[in-house]
Amino acid sequence: MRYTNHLRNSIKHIQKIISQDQNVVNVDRYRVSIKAGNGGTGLARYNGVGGSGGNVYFVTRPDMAFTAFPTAKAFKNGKMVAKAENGLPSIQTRLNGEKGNDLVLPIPLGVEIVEEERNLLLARPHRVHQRILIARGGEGGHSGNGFIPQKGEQVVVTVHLKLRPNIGLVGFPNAGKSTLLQAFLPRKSVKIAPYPFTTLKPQIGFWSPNKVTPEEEEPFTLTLADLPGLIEGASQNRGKGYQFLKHLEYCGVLLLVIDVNGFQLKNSLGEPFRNALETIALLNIELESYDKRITRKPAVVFVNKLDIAKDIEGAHRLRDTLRETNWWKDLPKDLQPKLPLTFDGVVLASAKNGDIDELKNLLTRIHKNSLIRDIPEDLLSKPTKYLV
Ligand SMILES: Nc1nc2c(ncn2[C@@H]2O[C@H](COP(=O)(O)OP(=O)(O)OP(=O)(O)O)[C@@H](O)[C@H]2O)c(=O)[nH]1
Ligand SMILES: [Mg+2]
Repeated sequence: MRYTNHLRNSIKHIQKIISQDQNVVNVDRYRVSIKAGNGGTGLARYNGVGGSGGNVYFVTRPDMAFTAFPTAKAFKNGKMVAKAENGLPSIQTRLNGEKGNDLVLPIPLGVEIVEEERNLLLARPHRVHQRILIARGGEGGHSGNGFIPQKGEQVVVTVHLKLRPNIGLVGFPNAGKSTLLQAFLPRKSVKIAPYPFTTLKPQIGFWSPNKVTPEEEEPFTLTLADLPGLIEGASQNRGKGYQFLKHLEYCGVLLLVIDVNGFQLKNSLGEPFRNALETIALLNIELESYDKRITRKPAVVFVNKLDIAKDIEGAHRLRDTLRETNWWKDLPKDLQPKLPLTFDGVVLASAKNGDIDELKNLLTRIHKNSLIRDIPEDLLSKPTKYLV
């Protein structure tokens, strides 16, 4: 069995990130206002050159937790504002004005730095002690610019943490995602409640399958990420779940958790009732509108709450339908995904009853077949969209 370095590192990485918070990821982005130093004025009469302003850099630090980012000395009074020094002006006694000091902000490995205004990925540093120029200091005044100094660059960036779970749970609110996570982790306590939007922050669990025989291969651990529920129209900014989809960008397998009886946000006329198949199609649509590459990941459907299914035969028919590649074909046009997921498995069960052996076996099999694979090269290229 392949137990890749990437998998090993990704587990370590996630364990490190959440070590202070057990398994809830409370913060997954920081917004920082950055200003490089202005150049100093030149001195025309003596052809004096003003000092250039300091640059602002990010430098990756090994073993740094994401939550340590705002504790950098540069952030005075807890404000997320970072400024490099201005260059000094040229004066008669010192014609070459002194350069302003650079500012270096430590960041953890693997974060993504996005420029807010243009929604542009500036860097995704993976090497230790990597130095990234974020804002360039202004040139000092000199004869070439009429002795008028330049201003330092200013930029607002968001530093994003993106989880790299092996398995990412995605579903409508109240479908039983957290109940499923709990079923994998009987010794932990996961918050579960009979109303939508119970989970507000991503949470991670680590699960290791039991060995069947002692001589079985190397043991492995899979990380599962439970994310806040998505609702219809999430990509048009409805609900909060959409902003957490970034955590699926690097996940290995999508695990769609569906209520077998369907979903309705409220018992109001405005909110349509959606049956189980429709909820799957709607999740597919939200995923593809976030980032179409996500739809190429291996996916599994967990049709939950079988213990209270109103139509058991219908649930079995749903499973058969989902096993076909064109499972979406009988849906109304507006519910048909443009980039339909294909499912590596469909499981009908009840998370509440801890009835998840079939799912565990399926995920183990997918893992052993190395479908939970390294991040494909093209996913390392620029993502199509950021949510800042
Ligand atoms: N009968 C039954 N109830 C279930 C099952 N799984 C979950 N539930 C119930 O469904 C409700 C919602 O479960 P959660 O696990 O909180 O759902 P969630 O998908 O995490 O919801 P959000 O965090 O709001 O997105 C709770 O009352 C659970 O007890 C199941 O298999 N059978
Ligand atoms: Mg939940």
